Amino acid sequence: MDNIVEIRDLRKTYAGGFEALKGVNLSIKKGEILALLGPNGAGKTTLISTICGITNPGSGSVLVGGHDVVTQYRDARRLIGLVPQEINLEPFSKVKDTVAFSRGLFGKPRNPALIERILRQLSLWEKRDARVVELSGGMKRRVLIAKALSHEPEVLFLDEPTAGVDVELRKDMWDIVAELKELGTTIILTTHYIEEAEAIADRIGVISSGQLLLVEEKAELMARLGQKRLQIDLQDKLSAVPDVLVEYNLELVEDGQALRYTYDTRGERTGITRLLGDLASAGITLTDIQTEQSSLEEIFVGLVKEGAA
Ligand SMILES: Nc1ncnc2c1ncn2[C@@H]1O[C@H](COP(=O)(O)OP(=O)(O)OP(=O)(O)O)[C@@H](O)[C@H]1O
Repeated sequence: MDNIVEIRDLRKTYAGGFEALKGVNLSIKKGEILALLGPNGAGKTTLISTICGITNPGSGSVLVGGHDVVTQYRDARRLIGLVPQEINLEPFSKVKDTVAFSRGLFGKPRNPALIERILRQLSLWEKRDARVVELSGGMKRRVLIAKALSHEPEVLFLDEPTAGVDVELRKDMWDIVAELKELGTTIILTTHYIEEAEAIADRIGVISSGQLLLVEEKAELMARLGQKRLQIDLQDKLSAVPDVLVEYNLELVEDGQALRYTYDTRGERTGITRLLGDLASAGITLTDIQTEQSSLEEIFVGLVKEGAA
């Protein structure tokens, strides 16, 4: 089986009547890094909590490693490591004991060599005898990851692993995630930082108002949905866009030395050939042209707007 998680028509309505998940379908492939990207309140935490068996689904099904998260909770949960959004550690426990204890909670036998490997991997070995209260915020987040890995899960969920952390620590987290993937762990992370999804994910799911708007390979998503910009460098400066070119909505940039044309790569026709012909007819000489892909950020904002409409 290539999919480690299978979610079918998952719905969740909270007690007050609020529908937080509106029929989510999602298959998560073994060994991939999937980023669930969405604005505040989109339903990301609800989705993760339901997969991890912390929140009950209203209807639909979630299988982890083929085990139903409701009826076969223990078997499913054994395969899952969860790094929660909030830091919820026992302040006066030693780092090593905290991590070893988590393993015990899953009924796994003691394994000091494994705990050492995890602590080393997360650069926590030097701090193994420190109490949690003595650690920096970044180290505490690493301890959360170490705890989540202590029972050797196959799939690791990170709920906003870099919310409120500084740029350096964010980069550290990305490195850790990349290393874990190398070791074969499947990783699902939620984020509202587009650059985070762009930097580390293999696939990106966009979630908004309880709906999964799409899930796609990062590269494909950018290629399929992206708008592109064509910059046309001019031999002679223009003071205004000539009237004959008005239909192209060109922008005059670089102090009149270049024209910028935005086109949709999804369109059947980009209009480029015609534009270049019309430029020549207007007597405009080009010195260079470049294209530029729009960022994931622009794609995302466009999608969420469409989803809300
Ligand atoms: N226990 C609850 N009872 C009622 N409504 C809830 C509960 N938990 C979450 N919600 C609502 O469900 C919606 C989705 O919340 P959720 O925490 O899943 O979003 P999120 O995408 O993780 O947001 P954020 O990025 O802010 O963490 C929100 O409107 C939230 O207010």
